[in-house]
Parts: sequence; structure tokens; C-alpha cells
Amino acid sequence: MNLLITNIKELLQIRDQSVKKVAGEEMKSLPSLKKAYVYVKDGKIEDFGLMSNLDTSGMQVDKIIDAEGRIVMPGWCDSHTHIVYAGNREQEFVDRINGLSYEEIAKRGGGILNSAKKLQEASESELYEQSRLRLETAICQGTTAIEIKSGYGLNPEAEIKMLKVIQRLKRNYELPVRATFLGAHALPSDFKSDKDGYLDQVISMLPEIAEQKLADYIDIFCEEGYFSVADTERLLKAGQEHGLIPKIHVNQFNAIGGVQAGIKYNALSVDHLEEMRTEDIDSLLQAEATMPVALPACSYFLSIPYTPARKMIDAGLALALATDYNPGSSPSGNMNFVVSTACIKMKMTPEEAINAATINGAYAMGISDTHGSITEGKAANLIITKKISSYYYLPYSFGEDLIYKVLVNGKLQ
Ligand SMILES: N=CN[C@@H](CCC(=O)O)C(=O)O
Ligand SMILES: [Zn+2]
Repeated sequence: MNLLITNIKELLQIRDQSVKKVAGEEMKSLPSLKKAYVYVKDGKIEDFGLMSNLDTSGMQVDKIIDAEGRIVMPGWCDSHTHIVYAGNREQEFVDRINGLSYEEIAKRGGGILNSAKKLQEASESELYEQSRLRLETAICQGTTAIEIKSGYGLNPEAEIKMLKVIQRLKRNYELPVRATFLGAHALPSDFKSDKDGYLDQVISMLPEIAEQKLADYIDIFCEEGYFSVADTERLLKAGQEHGLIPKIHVNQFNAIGGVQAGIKYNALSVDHLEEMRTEDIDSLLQAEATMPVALPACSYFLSIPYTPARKMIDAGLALALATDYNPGSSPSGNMNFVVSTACIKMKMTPEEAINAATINGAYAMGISDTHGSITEGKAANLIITKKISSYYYLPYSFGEDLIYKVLVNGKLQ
């Protein structure tokens, strides 16, 4: 179906094809057109421009949406989620309110191990059903590209079950879904004193994962009490040998050199970054290909520091924003909340936050050639907002549902 969106109050994030991501000062600018139109043909952005230049003579239009008073922009690109999980961890949420820390809960066998137990007990179809609902909710909230990790299986059978659920989501939904193998998310209790043995097991899964094309990326939780820098390097090297590109969890609670390990193995992204040393920023400034990713909903939910976005962007770095949607540290897939929180708590400007959640998010999942901006030839994955005064209102009016319509490949969701 070919679609013409007319009378758009403001069309955000218009870029030419050469822009793959934006960094530093560039993040302050969000190119836009006021009083604009977008023409969508065969699921792609065929043309856009000012209403005053609209010439419909060569267009085959099946449907017109009058977007008077509304903003149109690329859909959110959520480059870091764990939406395939079973049940939830609401009891741990209350335990934390009553004084336990995330680390203390994990040490007692809760946390990731609690989710792993639930996931191991769930059938693939139960898991698919729960994950599908989370995905559909996120789409309604404007997410039109998503990365999803394994990592709650923690044994070969359950990890493959998770990856197969992600593969089914990939096949059944039109938005881009990228899969990440996070077998090294935590040490399961049967390997409590045998971390090397567990890593051997994780590495032994790589040939099957590569052969069945079950993952695009490889991830590890590089953190004190989880996996060391040496473990990280070992796994990333093995992953690379099987064609898996690193996208890793680093610097969430402690900065131990994970950023440098990721860069050494050409990580597409290094994610979390709540704890950043000057040397981590300096290393990233030398690593053109690696996107730093901040997860403000996790900082909010766990009451831990926010990624020092101001310091990083002012130093010249790029930054992407993602939800980290997972049962333990961020049980929400709402990118609107993430963008608001980045503005409110990390002092990112609305322009920086929207760039971070669209074009830079797309880069962090390897799809910025086809998604993340209003560019001729890119997928028509779009948000049409409710009638609002300006795009500042999106992060300002936090918690309000401002999404009117979501389109994936030009189709209304
Ligand atoms: N930090 C590691 N992994 C997840 C949380 C996992 C959990 O608590 O279930 C994260 O990105 O925050
Ligand atoms: Zn995560």
C-alpha cells in the first residue's frame, strides 16, 4: 500500500544516506522540515519535502493521512533488550525497596539465576507467547527496530530455546530484530567454582549458533563477580572466529577494562557505562566503529548512577540510548520514557536524545543504512505523534502516551 502523509507539523531527523551515526557536537542538531509531507511506496520512504513543493502527479496513492498538528519521525531503534524471559522478578523489586541491593539479591541466588530457573522451566511456546506480548507493547510505544539477547538460559538447551524464540519473533514480525548470544550473562550454580568450565561450555555452543544463524552478535557481562576482562577477551575471540560481532555489557557497577576489551575485538557497541573513567572516554574517542550505549531506565530502576552522557558527548563521543528491557534491572520497553529520562537525568538535549534513540540506536544494531532516519530509500518505520506543540513536548511530558500511530514498512501497526 502506498501512503501519503500530509500537513506534517514537523518532520524530524531528515538525513542524507551518508549519515550512519552522529557524534559530539553533531548530536545537537536534529534536521527537520516544518509543514512537510512523506510519500511511502512499497514500504519505503520514496519522497519527502515541504507541503509547498508537494506534486502528487507521479504518485500512486492508496491512502492519505492528514498529520495536521502532528510530528512525524523515525521509530525508536532499541538496540539493547532482553525481552525473552519467563515470569518476572516483582518479589526482588519489593526486596530492594526493603533494603537489599541488586548485588545482595544476586549473591543469594536471585537475580539472573532466578530468571534462569524460571526460563529453564518454561516451554518454548510459553516463552514465545510472553515475549511476543512484550514486543507488541514496545511496538505500540513506537519501537520499530529491536535487538534481543539470550542469557537467561545458562545451559545449552535453554540458551538455544531463547535464541529460537528470538528467531521466531524475527520471522513473524516485520520490524528488524537482531539477536545476541549472551550465554556468559552469569555463572550458573552448577559451575559455581568452575568459571573456565562454564566458558568452555558457552564457547562449545558457538558452532551450532553460527551454523543455524541463531545470533548476529555476541555479548558477555564483564563485571566484578561475573566475568573478567580475560574471560571477555577469550569469549570475544571465539565469537569472532564464528562470525559473531561483540556488543557487550561493561562498566555497569565497576570499570575494570571491559571498554578496552570490547574495542580490541571491534565491538559494535559497549553498553551500560554507568561507571566511566577518563581513560574509558579516551579509548572510545579512538574507537570510531564502537557505539557507546546508555541505559537510563536501568539507572532509574536500580537507583545507580546514570551514564555521564554530558561528559561523553562534550568530549566528542557518539551515544545511543536503549531500554535494556529485562525482568531485573529495567522491566520496561518504553523508549519514550528512556528519551525523557535521558533529558531529565542525564542533561541530554531533546535533539541529542532523539538522535541517540534513532540514528545512533540503528547504528548500534548494524542497520543505520536502512533505518533510523527519514531518508529516501530507507524503511518507512515511523512514529506519528498525537497533536503536540513541539518535539520538546515529547521528553518534557514524561510518562504521557504521545504516540498516535506507528508504521512498520509503511504498514499501520
Ligand atoms: N547487567 C546485566 N544484565 C541485565 C540485567 C539482568 C537481570 O538482572 O536480569 C542488564 O543489562 O541490566
Ligand atoms: Zn542488558
